[in-house]
Amino acid sequence: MTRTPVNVTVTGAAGQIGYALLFRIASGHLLGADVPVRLRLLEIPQAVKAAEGTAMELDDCAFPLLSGIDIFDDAAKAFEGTNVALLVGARPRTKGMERGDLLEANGGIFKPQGEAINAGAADDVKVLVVGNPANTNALIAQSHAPDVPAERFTAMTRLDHNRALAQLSKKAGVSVSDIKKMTIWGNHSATQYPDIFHAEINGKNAAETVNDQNWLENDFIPTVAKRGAAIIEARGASSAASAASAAIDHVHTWVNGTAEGTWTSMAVVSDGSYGVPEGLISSFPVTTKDGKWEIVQGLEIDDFSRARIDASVNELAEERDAVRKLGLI
Ligand SMILES: NC(=O)C1=CN([C@@H]2O[C@H](COP(=O)(O)OP(=O)(O)OC[C@H]3O[C@@H](n4cnc5c(N)ncnc54)[C@H](O)[C@@H]3O)[C@@H](O)[C@H]2O)C=CC1
Ligand SMILES: O=C([O-])CC(=O)C(=O)O
Repeated sequence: MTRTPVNVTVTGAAGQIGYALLFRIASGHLLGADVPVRLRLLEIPQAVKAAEGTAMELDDCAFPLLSGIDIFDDAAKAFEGTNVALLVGARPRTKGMERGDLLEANGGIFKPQGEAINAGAADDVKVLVVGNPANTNALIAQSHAPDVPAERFTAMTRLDHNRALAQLSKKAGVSVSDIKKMTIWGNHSATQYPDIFHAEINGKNAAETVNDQNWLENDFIPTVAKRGAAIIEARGASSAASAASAAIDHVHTWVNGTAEGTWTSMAVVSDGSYGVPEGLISSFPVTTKDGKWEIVQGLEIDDFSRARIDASVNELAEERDAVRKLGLI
């Protein structure tokens, strides 16, 4: 193997998403079957031992593409030279915690991580924030990395995108690969808007093909938007393998490009497209090529979609105002 390994930093490596994610990164699913990787795991001191256990298991898989694993409890070291940073570790909401407390606790994680990325990451670094509230955590990290282009900070709505594909494929009785141009707009939260008005099923408009407004409003949209809570209710723990799989998809698509004639959903920094205030990290339809993303332009947005996009974007603006008030951005 002659290629230089790509440095991939994963935070929250000992958590449940970390456990589902690391083995797929090491086996070549993140970047490609010919790209060697070097893992840099970041955990809090109390969880370093568990991360060491996972690293032992990674060794035991004898993955040909895995050229090394380093474990850190210091963000500055974990992000040194990193090319791909997966920010998974976050402070979960616990009983009695207000939204402001949650944002503040996460600010304490994502501010220093943004600073560490700014100080030490490789010039081509790409960042995916998975830890919730993902869009606003990404905004916090990005605002503390002034030397890194803002477009390198993204947040994950690919799980929502994949959930929408799965629900639509069941309704229409088609395979997920028959569906193109699905879009998630806004925040990774219950206000998100999964939009099938521009989606296509075997080349035909998806909303017209399904032709069921009651299903769209009262089944599809709430099922996708509240799927995270439904998984917690059923499993007793939040989505882990599906979240890890979506993180793999997000980075793989960003690096390797979207297929001709379709797009994906990523939460990226807004340039004002579709009336989303500049600077918010909001989910859009995007195409990717040569490691860069672009927001799909020119889609017609009717009143039904406009109201739903605005509601989710307003929530993002409120989160931004709250973290600004706390001095986190
Ligand atoms: N964007 C999305 O679609 C999804 C996001 N999530 C979010 O992903 C996050 C992780 O989920 P799980 O792995 O299930 O949680 P988990 O609680 O199993 O693991 C989180 C890990 O992060 C670590 N951690 C905490 N603070 C850290 C820090 N400052 N630096 C490094 N590591 C730190 C913890 O020690 C723990 O091992 C949660 O915030 C969850 O809500 C989960 C599913 C989907
Ligand atoms: O709600 C959670 O903590 C997990 C999550 O983001 C999801 O499954 O979409």
